[in-house]
Amino acid sequence: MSPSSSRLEDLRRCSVAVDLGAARTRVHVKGAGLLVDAPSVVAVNTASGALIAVGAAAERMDGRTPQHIRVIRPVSGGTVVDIAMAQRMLRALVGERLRGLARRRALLRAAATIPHEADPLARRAVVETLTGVGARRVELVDTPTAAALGCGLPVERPEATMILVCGAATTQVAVIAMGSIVAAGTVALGGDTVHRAVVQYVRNEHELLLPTQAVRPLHLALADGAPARGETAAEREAEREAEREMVEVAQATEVLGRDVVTGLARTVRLDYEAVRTAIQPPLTGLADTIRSVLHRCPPDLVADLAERGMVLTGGSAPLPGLAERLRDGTGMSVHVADRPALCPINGLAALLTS
Ligand SMILES: Nc1ncnc2c1ncn2[C@@H]1O[C@H](COP(=O)(O)OP(=O)(O)OP(=O)(O)O)[C@@H](O)[C@H]1O
Repeated sequence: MSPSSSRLEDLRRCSVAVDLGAARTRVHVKGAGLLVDAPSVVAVNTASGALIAVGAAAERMDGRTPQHIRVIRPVSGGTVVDIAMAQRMLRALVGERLRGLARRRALLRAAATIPHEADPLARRAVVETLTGVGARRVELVDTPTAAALGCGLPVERPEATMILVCGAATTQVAVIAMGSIVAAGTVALGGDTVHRAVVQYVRNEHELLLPTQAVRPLHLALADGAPARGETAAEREAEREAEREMVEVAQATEVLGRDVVTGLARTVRLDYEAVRTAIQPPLTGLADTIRSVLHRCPPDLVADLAERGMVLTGGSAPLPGLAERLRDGTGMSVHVADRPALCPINGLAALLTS
């Protein structure tokens, strides 16, 4: 839902904006900026219950811990699945600073993003998590609306805008017009699904087991080979040609894994094309969700969208081949937002000062 004027007033009174994601937690404090942008991960000692690490340090432990240490991700698919652990994580990441704020303002108000299709339990879980760390009141804003504001889309206009929030566990697709979500859909496909597809591809093609954590650096290494965002078929073909050349000269990178047969460490060279091939199967579901959202839109809005295309936000938006696949699958133009991972928190933060 778009923030009505009374909601806007409530949002303006908030001093903290929180985006609790499956992959990362982001906290923006009014007047101080982005205070936290860290993996949503905690490591605890299972014997004593003590918190051992949080954020990036805890994420590095994943897959490497002895039996008495458990690495926990308290948020899954945009939903807090372990409230107590999410509170401990937030306390460790920002607790001191939030407590300072709570002392200065008798009522600390927080705003948080929530997936558009979150059920009441999921909404309650976010509210409970934040009240547990000092918020007296919590305002929830749809993630697609926040993301659209965060990349500067004119959501209040009568023309339709399509926004995708490509997260770690899910991708949300929404059409927004006159400040409201007109049609939306969510697909259980995100960066993590795609990472698993790459691991599977390397296993099948190269008989090599990759640690999942090796996939993101691989995407980052190949990101420069991503096709530019041309609008016309000719532009796109020119870009693909340039891309093919880039792949040959520079866009390949080595990854280290364990040989399936010998069990020994071995490296394999992967290029942009290989990653693009690997991620095609899971992306089919995304194009289907976009089509089903379009089906539920009034024809006038679909005409707007054909003209304006869609904008990709969220951390997985720069995935190699994603924008291109969506262009080919829908015939619409596809733009990747600037700093796409930060769009939801930036949009939410903007509502606090609007
Ligand atoms: N440059 C990049 N290229 C490809 N994937 C990336 C890149 N940067 C981040 N990712 C992936 O983006 C995902 C994280 O995105 P984001 O921070 O938007 O997720 P989230 O908001 O925590 O997740 P969710 O919305 O599912 O709760 C991870 O799967 C991560 O590996």
